[in-house]
Amino acid sequence: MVNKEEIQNQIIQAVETVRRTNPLAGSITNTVTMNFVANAQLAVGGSAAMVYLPDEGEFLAKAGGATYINMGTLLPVYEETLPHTAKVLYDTGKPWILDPVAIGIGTLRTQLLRQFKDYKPSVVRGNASEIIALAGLWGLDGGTDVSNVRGVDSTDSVNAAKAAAVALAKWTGGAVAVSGETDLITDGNLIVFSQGGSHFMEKITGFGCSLGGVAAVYAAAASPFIAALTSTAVYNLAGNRAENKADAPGSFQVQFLDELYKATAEDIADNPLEIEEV
Ligand SMILES: Nc1ncnc2c1ncn2[C@@H]1O[C@H](COP(=O)(O)OP(=O)(O)O)[C@@H](O)[C@H]1O
Ligand SMILES: Cc1ncsc1CCOP(=O)(O)O
Ligand SMILES: [Mg+2]
Repeated sequence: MVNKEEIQNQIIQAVETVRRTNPLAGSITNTVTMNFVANAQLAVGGSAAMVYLPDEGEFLAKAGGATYINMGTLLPVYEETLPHTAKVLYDTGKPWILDPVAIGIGTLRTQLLRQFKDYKPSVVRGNASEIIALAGLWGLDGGTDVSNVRGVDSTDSVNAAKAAAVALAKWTGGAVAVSGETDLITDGNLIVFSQGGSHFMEKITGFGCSLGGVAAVYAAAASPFIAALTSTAVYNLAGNRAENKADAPGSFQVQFLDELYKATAEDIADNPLEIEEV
């Protein structure tokens, strides 16, 4: 039997531990949304640092409680930085979050994402099309050979990514978070649907990226599954609340950061979630 109350207690613990300990979650992330990622990490109580170079990725992997790797805007140096950092994370058993943004564009992205299969990210976070494409690239159930990602956007429903998400979680032994109007989080045994958020989140770039960065902050204080659940829940809660205070995307983003900062552990744990067994 799944104990929802136990999951909610663990979410409360994750939120409180992060606010008390201010864990460092370093990032190698894209240049489009880097600032938003850092601000969201700070708003929930984490500490942010962004780097590009191989030795600096290794430094943060070792110094931080968890690391965030986002494939959004690749630079030539990432051919060395990303596998090097992911290997250090795997070898040291440190949690890390992978956002396979724009999977399908270019050969370097494909090559790097293929390499990550063996370094088993603790949380894979992406929109539905990215999750389906990554499962395909790794030869897992529920995946497709060709990416349906349109640039960085999904063309698939969250439900269509269910089998891929479960297969990825079983492969990594961690968790997978699929974002969309309703989000899906799985550890390969349980599937949780998390409600909330706002349609404005599709109108500002970086909500997916910053969600991954916040998941890294929580992964420094909780299991991959609880980190994925907690980050998703606080995004859905803050998105709901911000929508009540804003009438357009620009002001929504400002309100959202404030609501991320203000959300209590109990309110985050009480955000609607439905649990099913795989
Ligand atoms: N239509 C929507 N309604 C409510 N929340 C949404 C909607 N679209 C996206 N979100 C939220 O926005 C965040 C980013 O999700 P998404 O847009 O799917 O990621 P990405 O930017 O990587 O494509 C998640 O917290 C998700 O719940
Ligand atoms: C627009 C864009 N292009 C490359 S990375 C990026 C940001 C994508 O951010 P998100 O997936 O969070 O909307
Ligand atoms: Mg994205």
